[in-house]
Amino acid sequence: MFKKVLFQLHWLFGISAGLVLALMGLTGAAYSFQDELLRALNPEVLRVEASARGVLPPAELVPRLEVASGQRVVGLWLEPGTGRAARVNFAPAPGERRGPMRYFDPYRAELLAEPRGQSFFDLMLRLHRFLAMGETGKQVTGACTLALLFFCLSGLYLRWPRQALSWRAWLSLDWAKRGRAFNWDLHAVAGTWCLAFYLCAALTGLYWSYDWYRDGLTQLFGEAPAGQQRGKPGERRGGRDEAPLGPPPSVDHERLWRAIQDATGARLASWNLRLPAAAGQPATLFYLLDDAPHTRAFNQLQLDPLSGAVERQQRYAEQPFGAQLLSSVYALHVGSYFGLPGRLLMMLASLAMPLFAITGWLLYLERRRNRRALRAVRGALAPTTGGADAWLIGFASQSGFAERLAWQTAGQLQAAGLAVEVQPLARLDEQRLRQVQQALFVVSTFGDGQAPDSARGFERALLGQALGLSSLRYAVLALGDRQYQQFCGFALRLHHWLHGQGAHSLFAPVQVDDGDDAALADWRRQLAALTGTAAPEAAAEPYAQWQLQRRECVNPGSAGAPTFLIRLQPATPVDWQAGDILEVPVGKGASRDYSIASLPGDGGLELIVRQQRRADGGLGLGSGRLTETLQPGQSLRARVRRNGAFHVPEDDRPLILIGNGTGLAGLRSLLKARIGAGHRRNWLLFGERSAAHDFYCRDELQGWLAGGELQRLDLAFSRDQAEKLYVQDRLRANADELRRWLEQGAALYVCGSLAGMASGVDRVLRELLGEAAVAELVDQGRYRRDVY
Ligand SMILES: Cc1cc2nc3c(=O)[nH]c(=O)nc-3n(C[C@H](O)[C@H](O)[C@H](O)COP(=O)(O)O)c2cc1C
Repeated sequence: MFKKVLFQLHWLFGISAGLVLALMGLTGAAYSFQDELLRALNPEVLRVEASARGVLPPAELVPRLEVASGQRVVGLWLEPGTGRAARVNFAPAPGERRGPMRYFDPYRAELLAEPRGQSFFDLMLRLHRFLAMGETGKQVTGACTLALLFFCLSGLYLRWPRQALSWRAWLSLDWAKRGRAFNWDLHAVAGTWCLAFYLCAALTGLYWSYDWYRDGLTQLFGEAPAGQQRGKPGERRGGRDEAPLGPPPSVDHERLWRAIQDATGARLASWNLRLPAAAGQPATLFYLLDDAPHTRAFNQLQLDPLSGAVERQQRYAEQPFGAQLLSSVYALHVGSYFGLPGRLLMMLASLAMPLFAITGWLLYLERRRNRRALRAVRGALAPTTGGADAWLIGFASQSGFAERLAWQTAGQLQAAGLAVEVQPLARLDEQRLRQVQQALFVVSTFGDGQAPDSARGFERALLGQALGLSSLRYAVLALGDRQYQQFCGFALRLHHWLHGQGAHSLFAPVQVDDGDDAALADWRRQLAALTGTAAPEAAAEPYAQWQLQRRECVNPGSAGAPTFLIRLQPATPVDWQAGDILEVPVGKGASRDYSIASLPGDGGLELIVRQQRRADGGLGLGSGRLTETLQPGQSLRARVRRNGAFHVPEDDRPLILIGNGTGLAGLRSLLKARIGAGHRRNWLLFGERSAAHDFYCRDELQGWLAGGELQRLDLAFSRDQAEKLYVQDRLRANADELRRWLEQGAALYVCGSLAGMASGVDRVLRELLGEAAVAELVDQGRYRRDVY
């Protein structure tokens, strides 16, 4: 519950404050190298020529600058020996908080022109601090800074990985990921990279946003030894010491300067003299010696402006650590506390701020789409009252997809006249599970193979327990993404646990990779078979024109019907994967499916088609066109259909391919894909009538065998010997080899006729390996069939 609330707040604040923070990040980054950039843009203005006499003392600078400007000088900032222009601050006009700042040549006391780009950086700073909107803007940026603190901490908690000790789980970003998974990675992993910088920027930024915060820090760490500037060097600290309280004070610059030199020694690297705003106030000098630990480690000196008597001196190095930190708030905020690398990293982290706003928004929009679709699905459903014989549909969803599919599933069952009850797993307990007779579980996987947040309690409470659920029949729709190591991890754990409790699995878990339509269609088909209804059709690719390029008979002289290797060319490029299907419409909503026998890179889509004859002797509708009536150069309508369940495995596990007749088509494309990927552990068992006439693609297959791309080729030509011999017989004869390959993790792919071949192969597999082992192969996705 806590996590849920935290998550809601994270995105709620995120989609609002995130945008302001993106702006603050960009403007902060733009401002952070202002000095260097201005100097690069204005070398003629901001570089001054040193004179042998050194920089002029304040006693000369102040009157000459006042004459040149007609304004009263209240502050000087010099970096002697650097060749850089110095800065002078003039008294603010009545009612203003700050007076103007000008650059000047400290060797000649000449005011310099305003550098190019200065107004841009001023704008960046105003946007960064208060959105250039005065007090209201300051309240907004302050609140957003608090929000940043919240994002850091809540984000850390929300993304806490299961392997909390693995730096990879925390920090490694998988550039190969796509879509939502990549957005999430960018948001969470890159967010972790930036976390320390954002925490630092937020904790220091609040110092300027809220008095209570500043006062709290001051109490905690003792008074800051040197006043903090709000950003720009040389500016006065707002609020406290702005408008003069009386007549302009008199200053004896010569005495003051001598006293300063006495007190600081000759190693002054940079100094900022602030003259009293009113009579009776001290002059203050912030200064760095040439061994300063960072550019803001100021020492402070307060002196009587007339006599030069030192009233107070604070050396940075002598302060306790807390007070040093407090006086380094600005340096910490911009990263310069850690030198140039710190500044650069802080700038990069600030630049990255919009990334989190954008990826956060994308993730939010996807959730919203899911929620909307969910509402639409739920709205279309009759009330789900449940009841003793109702189907329980339990779901676990992180971002709403599984939940939506659960309700869609409920709709499909309801349409078939079944009673349903939809519940999140979080609401299911031991007692409820024992009561249920039939259940469907629609669950996704999150994190690194974890249950979605809402179902973690369910997993903790139940998955370790022995319940005895032998009266439960169930099926699992597993949603996941193969980009993650533990594909459908939670769904499979749930399935194995249910199986272990004696529950009866209605069919193997349907695993959906990134919303794969083919797998979802498979789920609907399985449900349709379960309920005895037709599966609702999923939206499919539109049909396109395919031109017949070549047709070649692969079984001349055969006793069987002529069979052809057919090459089609699409009018516009079409992509497919090995194992996919070409669907050819044959009129009145009917179509014929053909396993694709080639890869897109082969220069055309190939099929192996046997010419069919109807009982009346006429040509089969689909095969007749493909094998006879369609002439080379002519086109027909067709479309590729994904057949995700028959794609090659992602890894290089060994593959056992079993098929007969035109079933070689699907196996051939799989083999080509494997060979193309450099995987050579392939074993083909192929059956037909006679070697002399029906050995399709003979040269190609024998070439692969000779080249080692096919490690075994077992052929079963049924009519070449007295006794009929089929692929399943070859399989039985090679039982030991089969077991060896399976022990090495091999997957079985069967393509061809269901009646003659696939059922025989299935029988032999059960006979050789046992029911349980075959069921496990199915569960693990290692026994796949494309049969007709
Ligand atoms: C951060 C994150 C982690 C994920 N981790 C896994 C995982 O370990 N294994 C997996 O199969 N899928 C993983 N997925 C993919 C989701 O399971 C998949 O997108 C699913 O469709 C989400 O369904 P839901 O919206 O119901 O949560 C992850 C997705 C995200 C965004």
